[in-house]
Amino acid sequence: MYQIKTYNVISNVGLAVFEKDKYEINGVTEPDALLIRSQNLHRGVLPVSLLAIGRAGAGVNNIPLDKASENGVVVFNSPGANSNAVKELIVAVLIMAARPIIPAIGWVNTLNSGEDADVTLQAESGKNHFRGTELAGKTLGVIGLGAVGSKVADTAKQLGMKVIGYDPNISVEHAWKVSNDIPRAGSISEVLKDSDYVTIHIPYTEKNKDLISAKELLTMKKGAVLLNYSRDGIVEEAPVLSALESGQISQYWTDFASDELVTHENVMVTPHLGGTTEEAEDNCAEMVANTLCKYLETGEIEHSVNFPSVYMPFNSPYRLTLLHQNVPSMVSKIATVLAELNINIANMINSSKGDYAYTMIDVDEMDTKLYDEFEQKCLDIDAIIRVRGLKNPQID
Ligand SMILES: NC(=O)c1ccc[n+]([C@@H]2O[C@H](COP(=O)([O-])OP(=O)(O)OC[C@H]3O[C@@H](n4cnc5c(N)ncnc54)[C@H](O)[C@@H]3O)[C@@H](O)[C@H]2O)c1
Ligand SMILES: O=C(O)[C@H](O)COP(=O)(O)O
Repeated sequence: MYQIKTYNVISNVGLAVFEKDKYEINGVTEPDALLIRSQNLHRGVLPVSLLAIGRAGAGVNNIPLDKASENGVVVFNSPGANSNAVKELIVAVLIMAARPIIPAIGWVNTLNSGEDADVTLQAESGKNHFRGTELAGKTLGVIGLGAVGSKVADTAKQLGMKVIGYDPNISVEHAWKVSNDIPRAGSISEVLKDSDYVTIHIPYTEKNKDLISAKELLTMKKGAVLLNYSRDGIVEEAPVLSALESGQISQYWTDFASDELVTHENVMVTPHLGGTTEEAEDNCAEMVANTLCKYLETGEIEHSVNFPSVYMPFNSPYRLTLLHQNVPSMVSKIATVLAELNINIANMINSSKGDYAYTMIDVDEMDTKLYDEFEQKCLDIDAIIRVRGLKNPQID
């Protein structure tokens, strides 16, 4: 039985992917895989037994990726699976930023509804205090045109907004999705200077830390509205609060609470709600549970953030998989071990991603003693991190 340990609230649709005769969820044995959402794994140690981590969601800054890679732990996320949920929340936020809906409802709730009070008349007479503006014709700057940003950009265009996007590393997949009549800026400042609203949809990385800080805020159009539904840490809080005080920006909407932000009248904080819809939770958990099962059972890798995607039909009775550093001569070193042990290769694939690589070899003959020898000889090679042997469940 494979052992899966979950953290956070994982949708039942995702958990149902794990067949009961093959998987135990949250048992007492050390886990083969973790299935998590925003659980901070930087704090603990990764169990020695761990083969994989599935992040039901997009952001992986809660996972120690370097440590995982060094230990041969493959990390998966669920790209795009919650992007529609975030897009819809951004549309709601843009409308709420333009129209004072929340304070207006709050005010109506305070109206006196005693016997002689005419609440209808009071409400009508006060509405002018809650005049808003329209989004149509205003400019939205979108920083990051990935799964979320590309959807936000297109929807804002449909709402009649002028949209300008910035993403120097946009993927081919998302470039196709962004309408041709959305201009692409050459720099962040180009987006900031003309936008009435700016929304950020990028991952938290060392490079993106404090991406929006005092200098960038000064570049923004006076009185603009800033949205951060990506991650805390991408927008530096203290300069945002100063920019709100000076009127340089008029509102800051974010999904990430902090002591400083929650008490400010022009900061609106939602409790990390971007991906919290029934549909998104189901989509994310189902996608990542499927990729975890595929990796554990067949060795194939899809949607990993630290190892390459590798697919090879599993037609032989046995499969050997090797996670290793992306350095020269690995394939020939592995082939030498196979030759020394007189193991014939039925099929083989090797692929790399950044500093790491993956080799899968299908073989027709294998037994426990031979596998143990193969594993030991391979682990004696410096750059090899992890070796697994899999039996094809379709072949007796
Ligand atoms: N609030 C939420 O609940 C919620 C939900 C989903 C995603 N997120 C956050 O939003 C981020 C984006 O999600 P996604 O699904 O669109 O991811 P994605 O990987 O599909 O897209 C991210 C895009 O950002 C671009 N990018 C990276 N750095 C950039 C920079 N400095 N300037 C401009 N573009 C840059 C990349 O090239 C990529 O195209 C996630 O990493 C996560 O942190 C938050
Ligand atoms: O990166 C993500 O997918 C979002 O921030 C959602 O995080 P959550 O799964 O903890 O809600």
